[in-house]
Amino acid sequence: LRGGETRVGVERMFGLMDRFLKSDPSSLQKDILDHVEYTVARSRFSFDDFEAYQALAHSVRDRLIERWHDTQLHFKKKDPKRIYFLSMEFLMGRSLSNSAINLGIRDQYADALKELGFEFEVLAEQEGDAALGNGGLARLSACQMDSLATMDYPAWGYGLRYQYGLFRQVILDGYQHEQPDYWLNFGNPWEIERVHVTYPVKFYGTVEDENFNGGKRKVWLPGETVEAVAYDNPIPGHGTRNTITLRLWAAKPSDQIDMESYNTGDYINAVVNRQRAETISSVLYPDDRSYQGKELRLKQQYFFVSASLQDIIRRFKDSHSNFDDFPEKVALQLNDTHPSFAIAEVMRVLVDEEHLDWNRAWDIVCKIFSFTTHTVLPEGLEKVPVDLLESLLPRHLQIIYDINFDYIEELKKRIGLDYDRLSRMSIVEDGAIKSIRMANLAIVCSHTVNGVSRVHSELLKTRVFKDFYELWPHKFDYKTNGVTQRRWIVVSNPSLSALISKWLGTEAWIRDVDLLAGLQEQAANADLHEEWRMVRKVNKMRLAEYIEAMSGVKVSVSAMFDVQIKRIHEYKRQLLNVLGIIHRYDCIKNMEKSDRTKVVPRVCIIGGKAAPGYEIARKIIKLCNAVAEKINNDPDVGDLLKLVFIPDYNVSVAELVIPGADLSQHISTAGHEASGTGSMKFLMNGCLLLATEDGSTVEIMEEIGKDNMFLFGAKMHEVPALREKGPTLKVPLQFARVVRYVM
Ligand SMILES: Nc1ccc(-c2nnc([C@@H]3O[C@H](CO)[C@@H](O)[C@H](O)[C@H]3O)[nH]2)cc1
Repeated sequence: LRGGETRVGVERMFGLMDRFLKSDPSSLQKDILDHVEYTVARSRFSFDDFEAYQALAHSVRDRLIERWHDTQLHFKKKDPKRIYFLSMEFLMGRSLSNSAINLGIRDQYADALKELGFEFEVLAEQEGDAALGNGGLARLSACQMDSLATMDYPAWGYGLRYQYGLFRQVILDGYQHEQPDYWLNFGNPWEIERVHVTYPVKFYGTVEDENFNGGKRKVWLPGETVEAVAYDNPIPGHGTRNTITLRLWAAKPSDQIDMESYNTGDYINAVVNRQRAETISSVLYPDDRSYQGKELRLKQQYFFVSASLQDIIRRFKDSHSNFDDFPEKVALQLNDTHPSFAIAEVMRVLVDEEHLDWNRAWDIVCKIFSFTTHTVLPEGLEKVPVDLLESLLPRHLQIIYDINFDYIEELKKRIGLDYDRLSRMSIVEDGAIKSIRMANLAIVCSHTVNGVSRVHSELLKTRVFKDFYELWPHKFDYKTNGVTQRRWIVVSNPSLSALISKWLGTEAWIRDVDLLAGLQEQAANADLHEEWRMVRKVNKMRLAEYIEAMSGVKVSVSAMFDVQIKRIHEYKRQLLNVLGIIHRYDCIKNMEKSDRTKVVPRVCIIGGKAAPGYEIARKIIKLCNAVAEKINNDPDVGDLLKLVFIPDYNVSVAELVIPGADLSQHISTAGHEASGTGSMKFLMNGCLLLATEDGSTVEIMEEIGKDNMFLFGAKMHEVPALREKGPTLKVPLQFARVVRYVM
């Protein structure tokens, strides 16, 4: 059931408030100044930009809270089927502009601030990024929350409130250095701590048999309890009052005092043990490929799953006396395998705590779970060592074994005693390290499995999950990644946003991105071209200023800005881009001066973080910076070619770079990018794409036409043979010389 009535149901109640605030800037000013005085506790006659930002943020948050309560009240009454999006990572970025725009009151606040002597955009830059994620998977989660809210879904997001998000990247002498992300040091006005929404999460311990109803049942005697505390982030939709919740869990020591330590006078140990609890939600794992089979990572996964499910089941039980309607009221979306313990946890709660019989619990589980996979390579699939699980979650391991036993028995009936295939499809992997295949668990227990592009979906069916597809073809589908135009045009490129609304004659595209196609009717309009060029120039000037501020390199805005910003990976081929830049440099150096007038001046911009343990990726960053040093200081080349490595790439840096890009590179080795979302952000900002036919680029190519993008490189089916043949390309001497120099 959609929340469409949200708009109608409460408009009357709070329409008055909105109208009052919108119509009367002085009321906003008063609201802001009250927050300066009573929230920020500064003199309303003397406060700086950051204090003004804090006051503004709290004022906007008040508006959010009004709608948020309406929404929760509305859905409590309607009791619709709720979609719960479980993700270990949310890359939210800044909230101020996004919230004010989605609330429809950004301009009113800007006017109110102007009279107080402040610029909205200046205050917006006072906010630090919420970087609780690594890259595409995490930013997809954030975009999905914006879209779920805007499309009036009764949805919830559940995740972890890491004390430290993705590390800050500092470049020293061309090398990446990581610093902790102290994102909470100056407070976070966008979250509400729910001190009364807490749940105990248990670990370790043993499982005993207990007599029950004339039979036996398993009882888990946990060894350690940690408290999960909810921090709620209101997520406003655009053009609707629907405001949903991103609930992030923080780990706190449980109230159970470690009496043993106190009794032995070991007070320090008691305190230290309490701090051990907080470690669970302290830091985001900075790897966006390798699965960290570390105990702490597993504790993080189970911690957020257990707290989320206790919350979800509590909410369900508030209005339902039994679990008959559970599948009709609850949908759980697994964002990759990271939340897959939810499957065993639901079984444990239903069987061990709610005393449903196994088959009934199993039937419920298979109806409520859906699984999104973001992985293209079998070796990238998450496996959990059994010995680790046996220690940390002994009861869950038993449940997974039981699930696997029933599943394999059923499978034998379907495919016979094909032991190779049975072994491949088992949830339990026997071998040097006995492990649980989390993707197999997710597929067996989910009623839908989706890839994140059509190409990715084909890889899943023919390679990654071939055995499962042949068994359950009906489960497999794909939902090609999308990005929200609220963030990636309206927030990040306001001048383009205004131009689109003017030439489309409506702002409806902000809720319905397909309406952008209407611009095609004006494609030949010279006036539109002129305005478009002006918008691009303004954005390039803003980017050029940032580049100079961050790197000291002066770049000409009349040069072509050629951008590659994404996590550093061998498969994303930043190295190929750099080698191309070296070649371009070499050609310029060796050409006649008279020929140089034909060279299109180009500023190459590369940005992205390398996982701390990914040595090659770190070297690629060093290479970028070394080549930049060489090129940018060669007067012979001048403005014909520049290379800039932008440090500490994050959502806010992307919001600045993307609108100023003329060309962007998405050149992954075909068959390696499950989808890719950067291309879409650049494209909707009018940037040309240089791309290989990989991931979502294939669908983009079909949508905009091959002639409107620069395609190159081996196709997916050609890559294995090329790999087999090995490097036939003789690296020209000048490459070796320069590369050796710069490394
Ligand atoms: N810890 C961890 C963290 C992250 C991942 C991970 N796996 N895939 C992805 C990216 O998801 C994006 C959103 O679907 C895709 O566009 C992109 O092609 C893909 O590479 N992220 C894996 C492990």
